[in-house]
Amino acid sequence: MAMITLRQLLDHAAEHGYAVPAFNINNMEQGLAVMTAAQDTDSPVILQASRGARAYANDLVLAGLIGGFARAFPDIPVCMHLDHGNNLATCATAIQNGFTSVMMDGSLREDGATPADYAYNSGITAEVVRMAHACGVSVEGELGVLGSLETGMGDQEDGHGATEKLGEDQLLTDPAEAERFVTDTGVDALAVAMGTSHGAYKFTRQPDGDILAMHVIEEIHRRLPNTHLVMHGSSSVPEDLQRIINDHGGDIRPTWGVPVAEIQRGIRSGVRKVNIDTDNRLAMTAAIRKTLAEDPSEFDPRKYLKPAMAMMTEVCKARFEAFGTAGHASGIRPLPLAAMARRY
Ligand SMILES: O=C(CO)COP(=O)(O)O
Ligand SMILES: O=C[C@H](O)COP(=O)(O)O
Ligand SMILES: [Zn+2]
Ligand SMILES: [Zn+2]
Repeated sequence: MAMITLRQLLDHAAEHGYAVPAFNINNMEQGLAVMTAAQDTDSPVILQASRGARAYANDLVLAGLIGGFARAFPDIPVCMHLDHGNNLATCATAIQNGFTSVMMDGSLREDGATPADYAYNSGITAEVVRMAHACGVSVEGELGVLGSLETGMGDQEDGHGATEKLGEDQLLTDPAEAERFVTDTGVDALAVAMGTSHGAYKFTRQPDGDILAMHVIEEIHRRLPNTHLVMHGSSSVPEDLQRIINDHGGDIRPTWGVPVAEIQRGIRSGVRKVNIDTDNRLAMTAAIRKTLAEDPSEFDPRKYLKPAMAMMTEVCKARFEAFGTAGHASGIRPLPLAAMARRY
């Protein structure tokens, strides 16, 4: 068993100058694809489940899967993280089900759609930090609202995100406020907003500094050199995957994601956790479409899920290599939650 907390993992990443991709999973195949990539590259992993994933897979089944991964891959430290928790109960039940890390996303109100004010966000996040740290579990908070600097709109693609038009003051995390937020809440990692959004449709062109504001991260890192920063909406939306999907009956409109080089720039400025879901969704869909198109008589799910896992594993391996995660699993000795509870 090698479950690890987010805090211990990101402390290690900071010490050695790398970042850890946090991959969303909803089922066994996505989990196995990540674990295989981690094994092949000697990388520690962050598996994260959204509220939607927990409802889809069933909390108990998910907990069983994670336990299975940890036993089947005993050399890989696994951090099990709640993505975008919306209230205290969501975070508490994740902890009950064996998560070693939770995100309390107080940038939005409990409905996951209405932008919240500073007092609400810092209040609820501090409350979750007190509860989670007592259990040894780590906490990620978020300041600033994810959304597009091109349109001012939050992302609703996955049913979570601001629904009203946002101003630049909301779409870009204020570095001075970030400093205050970390002091007020005691979070272990801070997600910041700088123009990324969830899903495949992030940018209508190759992003430059006007629509992907990496300088905001650099300024926050200058003020908070010891805080682990998190980039959400960080899929790169690879053109080759878009093409495979579209060549086999799919319909992905022209779109751009976050270039890996921009993420690497972030990693030089304190980014330690990089959230990726869409790229893996695209990889699995591309492989499934291609397999079924090439042999329409096929109906054994294993025949298309195996190539789907393989294509997802390739994406994960590429990110482990690009973010410098590769080679670090064997250098980490995960601490038990009780030891972490004393350390926060
Ligand atoms: O931020 C994410 C999950 O919290 C996922 O982002 P993508 O949609 O860019 O993969
Ligand atoms: O929140 C972002 C992730 O892409 C998870 O999406 P989801 O809520 O559809 O599971
Ligand atoms: Zn989301
Ligand atoms: Zn996110």
